[in-house]
Amino acid sequence: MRILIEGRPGVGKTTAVRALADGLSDRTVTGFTTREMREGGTRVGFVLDTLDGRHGVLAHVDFPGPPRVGRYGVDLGVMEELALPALRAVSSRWDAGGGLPDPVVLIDELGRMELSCPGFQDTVRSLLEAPVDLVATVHVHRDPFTDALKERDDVEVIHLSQANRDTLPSKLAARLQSR
Ligand SMILES: Nc1ncnc2c1ncn2[C@@H]1O[C@H](COP(=O)(O)OP(=O)(O)OP(=O)(O)O)[C@@H](O)[C@H]1O
Repeated sequence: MRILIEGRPGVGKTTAVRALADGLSDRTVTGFTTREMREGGTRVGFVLDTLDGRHGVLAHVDFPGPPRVGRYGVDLGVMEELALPALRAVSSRWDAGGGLPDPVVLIDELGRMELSCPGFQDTVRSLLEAPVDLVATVHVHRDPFTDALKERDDVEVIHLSQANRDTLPSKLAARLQSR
C-alpha cells in the first residue's frame, strides 16, 4: 500500500501520522516526523523526530546552509544520520535479508527541506519500488518530485482536512493492520 496524505500547512499532518503510528501495534513502524521549533512565539526552525525516539534540528534560522529553504538553513547531516537510517532500516529486507519484519514506513513529510537532501529523494524512490507499505505526508503546492508521485497509478492520494483528520488515522491503521 502506498499512500500520500496531502494537506495544507498546519492542517494536522504530523498529528495524523503520530496517531497512525500509535494505531499500528501489529506492524513494525519506522520513519520520522517533523515539527516546528518556536522561541517566544516565533518559528525559528524544525525538529526531526524518528519514530524510534531520536531527534535533531533539521533546519534553523541561524543555520547557514547550504541548502537554504526560505528563512532556514538546512542541516543535511540530520537527514543523513537520522532520517535516512530510519528509512533504510527496512531495505535490508529485500537487499540482504534480516531487515525489519512486516514494516510500515511513515514519512512526515515530503517537504522542501527534506527533499533538498538528494539521498532522501533516492531513498523514497527505492521505497516505492520495494515490497513495503509506505505512508507519507505531502504539501499541496506544486513540486516536480511530489507531483510525479501523486500521478503514479500505484499511489493513493488522500486529502487531509479538518473534516477527516480525526477519523483518518484509525481508518488507515485498520487497513494496514489487516494486511
Ligand atoms: N485532529 C486534530 N484536532 C485538533 N487539533 C489538531 C488536530 N490535528 C492537529 N491539530 C493541531 O493543529 C496544529 C498543527 O498540527 P500539525 O503540526 O499536526 O499540522 P501539520 O499539517 O503537520 O503542520 P505543518 O504543515 O507545519 O507540518 C497543532 O497545534 C495541533 O495540535
